[in-house]
Amino acid sequence: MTEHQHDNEAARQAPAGGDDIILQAEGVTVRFGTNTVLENLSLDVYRGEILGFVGASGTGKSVLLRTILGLVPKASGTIRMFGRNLAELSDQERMLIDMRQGVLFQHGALFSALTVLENIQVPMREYIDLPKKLMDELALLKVELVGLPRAAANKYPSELSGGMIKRAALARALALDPDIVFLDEPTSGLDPIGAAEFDELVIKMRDTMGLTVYMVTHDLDSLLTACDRIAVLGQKRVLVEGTAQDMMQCDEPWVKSYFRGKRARRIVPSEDA
Ligand SMILES: Nc1ncnc2c1ncn2[C@@H]1O[C@H](COP(=O)(O)OP(=O)(O)OP(=O)(O)O)[C@@H](O)[C@H]1O
Repeated sequence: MTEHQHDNEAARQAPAGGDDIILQAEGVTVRFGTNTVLENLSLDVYRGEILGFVGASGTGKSVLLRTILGLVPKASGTIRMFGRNLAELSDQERMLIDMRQGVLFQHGALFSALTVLENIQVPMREYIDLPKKLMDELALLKVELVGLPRAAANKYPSELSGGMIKRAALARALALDPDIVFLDEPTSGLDPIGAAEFDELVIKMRDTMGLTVYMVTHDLDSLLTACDRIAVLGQKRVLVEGTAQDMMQCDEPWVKSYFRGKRARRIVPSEDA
């Protein structure tokens, strides 16, 4: 075993932060100048769950995601991934952690000049050195995994439908067989059928691969049908967290109007209606 493989193996076996917590944010504060966007925020994400992350526009969902990914600095607090404090990692250790997480950014964010296959290979090229033929085979497996036809592999993003772009972006997020994927508004722009199909795909990944999913979404259907737990961001922190049923019973004003307002009632008819 090479030193690199040994380190990789050590990172894979790193103990979770207790009780199978795969990601833990503790007392996180993020500021831009004098604007405090997140203050003393704490959140646990458990292995193998689909966590839906929701909140009013501008509350800081993207900022938290970017902070977790190390793209935005925090003023204070701790973020642990797989039990490791991200602030204490060497560059090499950080790279090994990064390899275990996949990201689907809002709007798919595929490279328009690359084919689907080449897009899926971007993380492979960044982190591992494989012969082209093997990379092609691995990327094709991912194409099939997300339910795209093999013929889509050589197409460019502009030749794909919105739903196919989301699937291709998910295939790229899964390129390195991550333990956790971060999905930023994955069903936005899809029609309800396309969105439901995407949710089913995510559920299948959780069930068959034990994938942990952190999904930022405004999609009530996704929150109520696909998510095991929901966390609501408000007042610069996680205001409420729990199951869909907990959300339906919660009397916090924003949560109440979101989950039991007019729009919600079209999806979940109230029992006494
Ligand atoms: N790079 C930045 N510099 C300064 N302020 C920023 C930066 N990024 C985000 N913000 C501010 O942080 C706040 C939260 O933004 P964020 O994009 O995280 O909200 P959001 O909850 O994801 O909203 P939406 O649901 O509309 O996507 C906003 O007030 C935004 O202006």
